[in-house]
Amino acid sequence: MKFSELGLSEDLLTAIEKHGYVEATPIQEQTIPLTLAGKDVIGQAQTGTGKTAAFGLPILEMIDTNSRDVQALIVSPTRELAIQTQEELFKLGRDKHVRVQAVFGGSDIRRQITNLNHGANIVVGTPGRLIDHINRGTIKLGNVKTLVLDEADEMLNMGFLEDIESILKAVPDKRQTLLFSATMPTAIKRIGVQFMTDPEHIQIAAKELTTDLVDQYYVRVRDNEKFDTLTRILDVQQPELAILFGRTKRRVDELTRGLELRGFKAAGIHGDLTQQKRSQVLKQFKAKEIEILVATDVAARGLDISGVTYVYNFDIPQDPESYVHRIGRTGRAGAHGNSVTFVTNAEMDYLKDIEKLTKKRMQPLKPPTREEAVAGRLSVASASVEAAVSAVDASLFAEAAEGLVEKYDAKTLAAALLSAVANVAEMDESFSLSHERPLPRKRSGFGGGRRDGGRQGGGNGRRGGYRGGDRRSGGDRSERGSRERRSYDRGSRTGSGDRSQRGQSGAPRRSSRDFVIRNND
Ligand SMILES: Nc1ncnc2c1ncn2[C@@H]1O[C@H](COP(=O)(O)OP(=O)(O)OP(=O)(O)O)[C@@H](O)[C@H]1O
Repeated sequence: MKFSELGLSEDLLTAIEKHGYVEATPIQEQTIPLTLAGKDVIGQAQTGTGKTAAFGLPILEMIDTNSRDVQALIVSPTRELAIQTQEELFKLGRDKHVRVQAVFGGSDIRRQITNLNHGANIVVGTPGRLIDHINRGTIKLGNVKTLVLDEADEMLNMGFLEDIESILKAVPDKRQTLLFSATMPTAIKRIGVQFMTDPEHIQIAAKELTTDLVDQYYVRVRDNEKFDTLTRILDVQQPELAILFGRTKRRVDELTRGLELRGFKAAGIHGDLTQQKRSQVLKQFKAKEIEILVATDVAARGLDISGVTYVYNFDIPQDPESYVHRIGRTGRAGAHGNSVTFVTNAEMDYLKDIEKLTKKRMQPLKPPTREEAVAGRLSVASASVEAAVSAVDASLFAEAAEGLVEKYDAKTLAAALLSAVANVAEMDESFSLSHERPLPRKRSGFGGGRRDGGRQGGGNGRRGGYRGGDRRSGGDRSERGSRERRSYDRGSRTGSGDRSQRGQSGAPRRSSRDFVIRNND
């Protein structure tokens, strides 16, 4: 459906056109008219299908830019997502001159106060910093007409619920409330509707919870072999841009170090880093200056980074919902992606839980041999040598090159060059990870054999207890996952690589009809 059929004004349609959006996605098609009609809406659709614009566009449409009041408040679980949402809404609202302000922890609150004093029509914030502003009286929410909980099931989780209730006290009871997420466990939805008035629940029909644009693999390995298996898989699959999830901040730091030791361009992001460092790492990753972003669940939800082709769950998440969001960092806006989840025997039941939720079987992936990894590394080395040949200014090296050619034959020279570029020796750099406490065993214990996808626990499968997130006083809880997260695997097939351009096995990937983007050069 065209955006022009959704009741949006010319200003917005112009901005949408500039943004390169041609067709509305199903979630946008079905929720925008309801939101414009003032309805409370629960919007649920697969990751990467445009939920931000689904709630953002009608909000922008309803903003009265003659007023300096905050008329809409969007609550995000992480700083990066708050920033990303603010940027998207700023761009979409540019032609209407809507003022959108992000408030989040780890950044200068005085600058945020100054911007708020200039008048913000929409505020996007993380709970901690929003509460800070509310307590200081530096944000006035008395005229908020629309409240959005983005990644709503996360925002209503035990870790955030208390903050959300504080924020709700600062906004009018008479308001429109929107909840959006790719996952919406029943118990969480039950909490959400308490804050809503006759909400419409729009769930975009999909046979699986995860996007079908991601080929999902798992690799079974012993805990002490995980890192070696990971680096061999990376050498074989040669991801252009990959996100690697670890269970704790320490694990993220160690994985980053180990990957660098073995010649990969990696950088880590988690809640103990300064906001400046987090922004810098994300910027490097988006600019492809690093190829592997190593992250805790702080990067699991919402982040929209184009070109991510692989997501690796080095440690499988304790909650199946987190798995849906993590792998949803790839396979976005109609692009294809791959995910690989590491599983040890003791944690196979967690994999079953995930498959039960997603209604999709992961494909087994065989851990590559060292020879396969070397071959993968050499193919990358050959490609970079060929790229260098076509880019080199030979005159600069003529004399030295002649000297070498006189001494050695071409084959020896090429072999030496490949050896230097591939640096095969660093593949075996010894490195060991600290032991992390394993996930608690499930009731059924490891059953081995066929996976029947038995999901543990009640309807929504949520385990009790706070699921993590380091709460800082006055700051924002910008990270879940400071608690244990776990992982496991096995295999019969090696996933194909990016750089090697080997085709994905099976039928060519259908490009999603949901996304028709015209290149606005
Ligand atoms: N109608 C559209 N046409 C083309 N691209 C779109 C459209 N709507 C959104 N996109 C693009 O699709 C990508 C995913 O959008 P967005 O991040 O809002 O997805 P999401 O559903 O919120 O994902 P997640 O569940 O991971 O938060 C973004 O790059 C966005 O610019």
